[in-house]
Amino acid sequence: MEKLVIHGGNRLEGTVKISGAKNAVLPIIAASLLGQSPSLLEEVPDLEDVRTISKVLCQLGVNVVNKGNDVLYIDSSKITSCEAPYELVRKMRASFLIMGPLLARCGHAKISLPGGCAIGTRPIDLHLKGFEALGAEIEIGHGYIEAKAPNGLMGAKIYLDFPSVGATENIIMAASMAKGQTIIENPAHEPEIIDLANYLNMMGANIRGAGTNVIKIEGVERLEGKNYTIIPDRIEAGTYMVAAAMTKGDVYIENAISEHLKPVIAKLKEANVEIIEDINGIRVRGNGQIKAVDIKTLPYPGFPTDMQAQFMAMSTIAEGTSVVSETVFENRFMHVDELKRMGANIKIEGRSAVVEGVAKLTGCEVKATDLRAGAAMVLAGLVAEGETRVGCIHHIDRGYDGLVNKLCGLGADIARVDE
Ligand SMILES: CC(=O)N[C@H]1[C@@H](OP(=O)(O)OP(=O)(O)OC[C@H]2O[C@@H](n3ccc(=O)[nH]c3=O)[C@H](O)[C@@H]2O)O[C@H](CO)[C@@H](O)[C@@H]1O
Ligand SMILES: C=C(OP(=O)(O)O)C(=O)O
Repeated sequence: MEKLVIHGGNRLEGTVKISGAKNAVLPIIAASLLGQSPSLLEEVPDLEDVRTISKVLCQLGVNVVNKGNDVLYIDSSKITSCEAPYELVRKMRASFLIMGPLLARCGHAKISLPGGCAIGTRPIDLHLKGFEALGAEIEIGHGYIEAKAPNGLMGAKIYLDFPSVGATENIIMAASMAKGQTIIENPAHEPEIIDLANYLNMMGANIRGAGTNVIKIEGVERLEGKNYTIIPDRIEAGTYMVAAAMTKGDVYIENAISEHLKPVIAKLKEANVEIIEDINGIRVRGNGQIKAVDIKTLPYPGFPTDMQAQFMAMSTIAEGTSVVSETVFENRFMHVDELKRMGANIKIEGRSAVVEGVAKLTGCEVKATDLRAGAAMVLAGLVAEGETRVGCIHHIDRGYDGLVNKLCGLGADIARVDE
C-alpha cells in the first residue's frame, strides 16, 4: 500500500504551477459526448478521476487518447453503448454527469446509482427532477437509473431547490440539444459551470447567463467537437496558498485566478497572511503567527466546501479559537479525528467544529478519509514535528496533479513510498 511520508518543518519557497481544474474537466469530458466530431482538450490535469471518466467514455465506444503534455483527444462521433457500470461509477460520483449528454444525444442512458461517499449521502434527486422536467422517463431498479426520451427532450423551466453544481451541469448538457428553450432558475454559479457553458457554446450550443441567477438555453440540433483549454484549479491553488501560509513560506501560485479565490484570499488576509495578486498568479507570504478565523462553507461565491478541511488544518496551529461551519455537505468532518491524532484540539458541535489553536502538531500515522481530508493531512504533516505517514492516498490521487513533485519543488520533505 502506498503512503506519503512527510518530515515537517521546512519553509516552502518558490513557484508552483496550477494544473487544469478537476471540477471543470470532468463535466467537459462528459459534454464531449455531445460532439459529432472530435474534441481536443488542453490543460487536462493528470488525475485518477480523469482516467476514470476516460474509461467510462471508452466503455460507451468513444475513442479517448491521452496525447501527452496535458492534451486529451476525444472522438465521440460513434457511441455504441449508453450504459455505465457500478465498477466505474462507484470510483467517482462525477461519472453520473454522462447522463445528461447521453439522454440528449441517444435518448437513453443507464447508469449505476452512485451511492453515498465519505462526505455525505449525496442524492441525485435534483438531476432527476431536471431530466423529468425535460420530458425524460426515469426508472430506478437493480442498482441502476435508466432514463429514456425516445422522442427527444423538450425545453422547460426548472427551479433548483439548491444550487447543485452537478445538477446544473447535467441539466445544461441535456437541454443544449432539447427542442426549444430551457430556463434554469437558482443554478450553481461556480466558475466550472461557466467553463462548461463556454465549451458547449464553442461546440455550437446557445447558453446564456452561466454564472448568474438564471441560465437560458436554446436547444440546437447538432454539436461539433472543438479544441478547448480548461481553467486552472482554484481548489488546488487554494491548497498551495494554505501550505505557504502554514509553513510561513513565500510561494508564487502561478496560473491562480484571484477572481475565483475571493473568499479564500479574504480569509487568509484575515489570518495575517500577505497576499499579492497579479494577472498571472498570486504570491502568498506567511508573515509570522497565523490568527484564528471563522469560516462557513456556502455555494459559490461563498467559501468553498472543498477548502474547508485545508483551512481546518491551518486553524489547528493558529493563535486563538476558530469556528468552522460546514453547510454544504452533512458529514464533511472526517479529517477531525485524524488531525486530533496529530495533537489538534477540535470539538465538533453539530455542523460546526471549534478549533482551539495549539503550539505544535506532532507527526504520526494518519489516513486520507477523502480527497480534501487527505490534503489537510499533508498540510498538517508539512508543519508537524517529526514524521507523518498518510495512508489511503488513492483519495488524494483523485484530485492533485503531481502533488509530491510540486511540494518537493517548493522545498518540502515529502515522498511516496510503497509499503
Ligand atoms: C466533480 C465536482 O464538480 N464536484 C464538486 C461538486 O460536487 P456535486 O456536484 O456533487 O455537488 P452539489 O453542488 O450537487 O452538492 C451540494 C449539496 O447538494 C446536495 N444535492 C445535490 C444534488 C442533488 O440532486 N440533491 C442534493 O440534495 C448534495 O448532497 C450536497 O449536500 O460541487 C461540490 C460543492 O461545491 C464540490 O464539493 C465538489 O467538489
Ligand atoms: C468532493 C470533491 O469532489 P467529488 O465531487 O468529485 O467527490 C472535491 O473535489 O473535493
